Amino acid sequence: MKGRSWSLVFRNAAEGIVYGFRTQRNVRVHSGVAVIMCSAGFIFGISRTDWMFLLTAIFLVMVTELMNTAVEAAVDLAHPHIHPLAKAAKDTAAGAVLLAAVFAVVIGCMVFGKPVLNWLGLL
Ligand SMILES: Nc1ncnc2c1ncn2[C@@H]1O[C@H](COP(=O)(O)OP(=O)(O)OP(=O)(O)O)[C@@H](O)[C@H]1O
Repeated sequence: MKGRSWSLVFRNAAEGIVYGFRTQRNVRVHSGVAVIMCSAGFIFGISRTDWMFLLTAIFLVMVTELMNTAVEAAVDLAHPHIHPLAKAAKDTAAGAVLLAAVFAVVIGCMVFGKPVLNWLGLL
């Protein structure tokens, strides 16, 4: 639709985020993990560079989760029956989420590994 106002553009985008949060358990789980990671970042006083990597990882996971939700909805609408291409689309979107999650775990270990070991008195 052409000529939408900026406020409507933002409202539609916000509705998309709320839809993902409301309907997808993984979006809620990843949001919870993101809150915990950010809290840990404040508690351990991580560096500016570490924040950049941490926030990149968090946003990458959330963005791929929402894209995955969009692909699932579009595929179910376009072809609700079993089809190899429907499977390929959903599996590929899920693969993108998996890659982002692996990246986030690696970043989490690199950012918090040392501070946590220090806190546990193991360093
Ligand atoms: N129309 C279809 N044709 C073939 N395979 C499908 C189809 N729909 C789903 N699948 C297979 O089932 C898997 C799960 O699809 P589903 O739509 O249930 O996603 P989901 O389990 O809700 O995913 P998420 O947990 O991310 O919400 C897909 O990754 C795909 O392998």
